[in-house]
Amino acid sequence: MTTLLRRPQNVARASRQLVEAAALSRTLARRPASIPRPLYAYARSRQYATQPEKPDGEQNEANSGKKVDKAPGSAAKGMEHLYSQSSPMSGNQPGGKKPGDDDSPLAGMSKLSAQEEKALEDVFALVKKGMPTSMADDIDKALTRIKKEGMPQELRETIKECTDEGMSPARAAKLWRLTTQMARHTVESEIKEKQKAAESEGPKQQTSEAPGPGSKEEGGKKKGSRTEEMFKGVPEIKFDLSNFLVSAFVAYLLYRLVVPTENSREITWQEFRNTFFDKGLVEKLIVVNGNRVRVYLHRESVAGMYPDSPAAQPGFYYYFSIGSVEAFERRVDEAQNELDIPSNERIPISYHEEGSWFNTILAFGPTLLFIGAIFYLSRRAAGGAGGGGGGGIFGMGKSRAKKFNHETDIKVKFADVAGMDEAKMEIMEFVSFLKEPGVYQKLGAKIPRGAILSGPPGTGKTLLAKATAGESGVPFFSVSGSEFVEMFVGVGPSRVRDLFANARKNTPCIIFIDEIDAIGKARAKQSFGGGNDERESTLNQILTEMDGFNTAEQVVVLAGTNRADVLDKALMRPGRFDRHISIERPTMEGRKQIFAVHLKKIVTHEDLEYLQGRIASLTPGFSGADIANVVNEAALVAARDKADSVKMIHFERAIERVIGGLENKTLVITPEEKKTIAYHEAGHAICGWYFKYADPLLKVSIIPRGSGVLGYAQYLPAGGGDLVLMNVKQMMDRMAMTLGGRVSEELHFDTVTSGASDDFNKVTRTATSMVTKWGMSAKIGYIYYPDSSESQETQLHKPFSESTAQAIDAEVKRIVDEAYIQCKQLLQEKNKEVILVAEELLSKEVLDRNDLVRILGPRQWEERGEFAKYFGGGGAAQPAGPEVKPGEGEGEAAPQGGLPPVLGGGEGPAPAPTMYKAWEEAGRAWKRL
Ligand SMILES: Nc1ncnc2c1ncn2[C@@H]1O[C@H](COP(=O)(O)OP(=O)(O)OP(=O)(O)O)[C@@H](O)[C@H]1O
Repeated sequence: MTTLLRRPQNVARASRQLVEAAALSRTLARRPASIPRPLYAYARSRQYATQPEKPDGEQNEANSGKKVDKAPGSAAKGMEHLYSQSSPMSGNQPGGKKPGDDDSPLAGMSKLSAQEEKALEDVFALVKKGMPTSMADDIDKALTRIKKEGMPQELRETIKECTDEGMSPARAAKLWRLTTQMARHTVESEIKEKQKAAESEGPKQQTSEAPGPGSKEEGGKKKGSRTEEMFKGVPEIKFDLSNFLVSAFVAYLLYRLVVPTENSREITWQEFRNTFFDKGLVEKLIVVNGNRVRVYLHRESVAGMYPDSPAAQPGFYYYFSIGSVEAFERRVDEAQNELDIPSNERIPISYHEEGSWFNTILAFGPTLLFIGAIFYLSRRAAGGAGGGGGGGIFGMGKSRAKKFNHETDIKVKFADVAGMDEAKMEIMEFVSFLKEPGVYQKLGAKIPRGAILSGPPGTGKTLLAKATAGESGVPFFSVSGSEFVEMFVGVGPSRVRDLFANARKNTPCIIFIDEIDAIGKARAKQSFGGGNDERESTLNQILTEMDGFNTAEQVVVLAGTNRADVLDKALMRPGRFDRHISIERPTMEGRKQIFAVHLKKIVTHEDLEYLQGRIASLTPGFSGADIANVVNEAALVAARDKADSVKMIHFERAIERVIGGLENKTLVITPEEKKTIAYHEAGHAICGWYFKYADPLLKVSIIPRGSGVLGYAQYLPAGGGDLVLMNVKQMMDRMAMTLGGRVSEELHFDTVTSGASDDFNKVTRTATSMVTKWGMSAKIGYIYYPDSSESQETQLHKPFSESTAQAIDAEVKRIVDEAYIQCKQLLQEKNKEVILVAEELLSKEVLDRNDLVRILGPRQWEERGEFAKYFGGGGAAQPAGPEVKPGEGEGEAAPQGGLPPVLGGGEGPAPAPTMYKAWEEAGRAWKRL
């Protein structure tokens, strides 16, 4: 014992075993008495021995302490009880005497001497230190029992060996094994006693509690009716095997995820040795792949000793890694020699070669994946072909058109499409054809196959197409031209085929192809490198499909585009898209109507008639989409102001925001820059105020907005309405007004800035158009020279000679110079007014028309049309009329040589309508610095 005490490691280990044994005793005590666990434990322990049981006599001999352990078939010293059914502490003693019968020691046991008792007490006292009292009690009980029943011969011998020869690891292990066993047996016998007592009391209770047959039946009936009641109203559950299997699999996966079961755990050699091997718990060892050893334990023995251990679960095993099989075998041999295990009872070791499942799956994975992919693709391809759509691999060839059901999805009616009355009239015909085909067919009329709706973005082409579907009450297939184009060859035509096949199945119906220019562009005469082949074959397919329609088939194809000019001629020929409906930006009246449609959706208490007129005149050039955006933006502005309805001011702010962008509050502008901006904008404002044909000014601001807009002046088109034609005087006044910013800078500062480049761009484009397109230069004459954007030929070759180019340049410069002189004269003359407006702008940042009337007095020229109606005339009484004589009006520079004397204003040949469009491009109502 003293040796043991001097070895702290051993003591710690021994005490742990004792603690575990003591803890076990408590756990066992809590178990139901009906499970005689130790009995099982011994039964399993028997399997450890590879030898048949010995007769009692021999057993006794072994237990008597004689040195017979080396004989084959006999148990190793100290391990006898593990290899035989009899345990030193079990009640199954050869003597047949039960423990506790009297004070005399049991067979194989002998009373302790005083010295031995002292030694044992020392060990037990040492173990009890630091233990909870309850556990310490169990240890005490074991000691008392040992004192009472005696000590097994084996234990005595071991203690003697320890005192005589000193402590060795094998002896220490044997010693604590024996002591823990004793502790365990003490508890076991207690359990047995309690079990017996419970059994003798049990039957009595059962008889008193058992109900009679009658009562049982009644109970059964009651139970039955209650169950029926419980299940009343519960829907009948149908058993579906496939569902059940899938659910079971998913449930199992979830279960494994939440409660991961562990069926193995790694341990070290030391743990293996101390915890299992030395205690005789090892059943067999399996060396797997020469590098890992699986340790299989006697499950019941483990359950008895470590009930909470996972090793007590069926199928559980420990494992440890080994460097080499030879070294492992040597260590096991040494360990077994130390424990004196005879060679024929040694732990069986077997050898297995195993391939891991994971490796197997990994090896076959790619092949399986490949086979699976081929199988899947062939199924898909077969499915596509079977479906008649020819979807092909991944359903690529399937059309992406969205089908809208006229009953549920399309709520748009012609009433929701404001303005564009002519377009609506045109398209009505399609509606009546779809609704009443008989009317046309009986007269032998062929209905147009389709119509192309062309116009700038947001003008309501899609809306009109939807309204057509909504009115005619037929399904509507909507697809974008770009959705036909894929990187794979053949997908486009295949999608076209699929779309038309679907449409034919759903006749009568409408197909709407938005942005048809994505596929319908004119086919190149000579294709460089064949890059457009796919697009062209898609177009060809559309042409074929549209041709292929039976005249009686009620499929109408509508297409939308912003670029009708680039479409292939074959698309536009009769029999295909035979109607061409052009939808332009709405006019003043159209804008009013569109505002009326969208104003219905928001809350406003303004006079609607006045509101619509005013905001419509504030938004020249706006498309339907812009108008919808303004109305929505106004509601957002009002919400931000926490207003209870949307007011005029909110609409004005919304319009400013849509046109100019967000106010840029973070942009840092120096006072000098601000002054320059103010004088620049004041220059524009003064020109707009004093030139007769310039656009009347509405607002001027020097608050930076959006990206790069430092200030702006807002005008409305002169005449108040929608400009259709412009004459030379209007153009000259506009150009002079556009140059007003730079001229004002020149007049009031030492130097000029880069801010006027956008003004120069507009002026130059207008002047160039006057010379090359509108026949407004006497030198160049009435000739039209297309620019490079108009035709491909002019991209490579100029349509005029070098000398004509020089003449054009000179004429453009002359016209711009004239506008400059006109502007400079006015601003020099109105220098005082420029300063007044600029200073007011610097202090207020924004000036509106009323401010200008206050500073400059009423405008000399009468405002006409919508402007006068909604913004107040503010002008001197001046007879209104389209006819304007050259040289009229203050501030107007007399046309100098080269300009035709009279153009526009009702006299002379009217410039082509393209003029207005070009002007819209060149001179928007918004001037940017
Ligand atoms: N005439 C109109 N009446 C009422 N709302 C309109 C009108 N025109 C356009 N809008 C509004 O503008 C929105 C956009 O219109 P739509 O999508 O029809 O334009 P689009 O001409 O097809 O444009 P894109 O050429 O860019 O495809 C519509 O949803 C609608 O709110």
